Amino acid sequence: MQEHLLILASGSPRRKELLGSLGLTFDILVSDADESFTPGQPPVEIVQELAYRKASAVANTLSVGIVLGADTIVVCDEEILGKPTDVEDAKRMLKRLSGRSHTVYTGIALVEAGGTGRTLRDVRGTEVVMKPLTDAQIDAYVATGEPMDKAGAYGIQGKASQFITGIDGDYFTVVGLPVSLVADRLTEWGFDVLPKSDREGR
Ligand SMILES: Cc1cn([C@H]2C[C@H](O)[C@@H](COP(=O)(O)OP(=O)(O)OP(=O)(O)O)O2)c(=O)[nH]c1=O
Repeated sequence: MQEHLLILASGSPRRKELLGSLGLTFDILVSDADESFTPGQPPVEIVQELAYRKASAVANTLSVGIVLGADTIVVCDEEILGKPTDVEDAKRMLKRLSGRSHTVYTGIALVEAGGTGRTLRDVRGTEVVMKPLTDAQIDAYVATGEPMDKAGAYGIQGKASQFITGIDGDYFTVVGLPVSLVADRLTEWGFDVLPKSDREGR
């Protein structure tokens, strides 16, 4: 039986699925944390800070449990692209990403509930190359609605997969949760991320 209660502080269906791949039992509580950040703050700090805010906002409502938060942003030529505000913003972001490489950063945070003060933050970055897109391709892609809840206005795992010509780093970081990093950190915090039968080679 899993010793610790794990809570995913995220409304993202991708994060739910990716965390689920570790075989752990967890609950989901969506945080209402403020996602604003200071202009000029380094991207690696922003994603860790936002992940921490999401996790701690949920942890503050609980007396026990370990809360995992995550945040993803796209950085292209030092411009930070979060989720598009509307269709025009999505088109602008895709024009920006067209025909070049950018970096996707996902920060993670673990916060123990109950006021123990135990916290952890970490981050991973992955470089992605997108082929040159025509205005017609951008319009058609945005019309699918897929970009609207995704940082940088695209989903590598979805219809935007046909636009991706290169990736350097962890694919899961792009989708929103660096699974191997989360697995390492949860192991350090006492979780069994592999079922016992797997570990014993049965
Ligand atoms: C670049 C990229 C991002 N994304 C997603 C991952 C994140 O869910 C989202 C970035 O927004 P986030 O603010 O990181 O997360 P969220 O609002 O979806 O969920 P929550 O804050 O409740 O945890 O973009 C993809 O699904 N595919 C991609 O290729």
